[in-house]
Amino acid sequence: MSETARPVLHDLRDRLAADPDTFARNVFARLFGSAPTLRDMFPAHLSHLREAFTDVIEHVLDVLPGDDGHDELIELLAQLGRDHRKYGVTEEHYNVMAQALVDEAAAALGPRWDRATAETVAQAIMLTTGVMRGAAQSVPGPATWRAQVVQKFDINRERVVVRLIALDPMPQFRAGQYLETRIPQWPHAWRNLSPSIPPNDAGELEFHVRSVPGGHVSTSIVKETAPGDIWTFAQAHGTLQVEAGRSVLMVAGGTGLAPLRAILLSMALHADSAPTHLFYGARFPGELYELGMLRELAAVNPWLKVTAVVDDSTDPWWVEGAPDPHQWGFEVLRGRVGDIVAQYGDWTDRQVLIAGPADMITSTKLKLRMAGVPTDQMQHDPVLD
Ligand SMILES: NC(=O)C1=CN([C@@H]2O[C@H](COP(=O)(O)OP(=O)(O)OC[C@H]3O[C@@H](n4cnc5c(N)ncnc54)[C@H](O)[C@@H]3O)[C@@H](O)[C@H]2O)C=CC1
Repeated sequence: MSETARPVLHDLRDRLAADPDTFARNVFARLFGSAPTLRDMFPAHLSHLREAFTDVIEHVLDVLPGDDGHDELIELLAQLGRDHRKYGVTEEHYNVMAQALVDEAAAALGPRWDRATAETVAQAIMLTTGVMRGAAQSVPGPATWRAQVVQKFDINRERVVVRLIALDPMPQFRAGQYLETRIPQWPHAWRNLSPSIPPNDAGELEFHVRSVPGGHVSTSIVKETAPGDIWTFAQAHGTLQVEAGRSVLMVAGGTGLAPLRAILLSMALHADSAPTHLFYGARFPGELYELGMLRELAAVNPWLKVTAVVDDSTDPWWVEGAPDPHQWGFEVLRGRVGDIVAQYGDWTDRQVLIAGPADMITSTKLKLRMAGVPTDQMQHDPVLD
């Protein structure tokens, strides 16, 4: 961009940053004003979206006229373009959005808006939407694919297992990745769910879901999902994976076990998997619902060792009746899973994979770092909640 672009775009960035919500509200009002049918593509509540939207625009206005960070910006926009395929965004939608942005930028810049300013802003916006559009067009195959629920059963009152069979060809993804998922009860909401089994030719999928307090989608899955429901999937994300030939430490919290379980099942397909120690944490003994399955896996895969960890050693009344975890023959320790794992041994040469609640990931990382494990040896999915 030309030297004169920087002050214009940075001025716009500062005006936007002063009141991002109004900027976003106005852009969306312009967008829905010129193409009312677009409103149906968006969720009922737009506050999160407005926030994410202004974050991106601010970032573009910050980086684009500068000297650094262009490659990362292009990659970010390309990823956004690929992400937007699942909403059914078309060429025309990009044009309408670009016009709404230009018009709102004109309003925000007020008396500063002249021909040169308009050209600079339009160029920045065209570049942004152009990268998104180009990336979306370059992805082969359809934007979404479907699978049908064939079985659902309760693990306990707030956790379920859901099994599905793909109705469309399943795109390639790796064990340990998570999938953008939409359920029929919430047609505008996409959530990331980690399959608990590796992708396979039969198109089988399995998810372990806990109804998160205040989580509409997870609560609907636990309470309302039924065989016959059709779920829609879009892209696979996530970088959790095991590098062959190096010992592994896995730390799972609750249903965070799912992606690690999928990786363990795919490791079990190879005869020479590296020594792997899984720490499986739950709040109560009765919530260690996967120990039976892990017992079977460890019995035929001598490279796998499992340690169970519970916050409390006795079950509260609402968990009572669950099987005693000691029957599976694994050690069951008491404490926070991150604390226990860090005190347990020397993990400095291990590749470490962590999955579970956001706070558990953060605290486990911290404890392991304090125990000498380099951060770049630890993997986890983005900590979002
Ligand atoms: N790819 C991933 O990382 C995945 C993450 N999840 C997430 O895992 C979570 C599972 O929830 P639940 O089964 O209810 O787990 P939970 O609340 O029952 O906790 C399980 C374990 O995490 C530890 N933990 C919980 N909160 C902690 C904190 N603040 N600090 C330190 N340790 C803590 C507990 O001590 C226990 O060992 C959900 O938030 C879900 O979104 C689920 C699937 C995949």
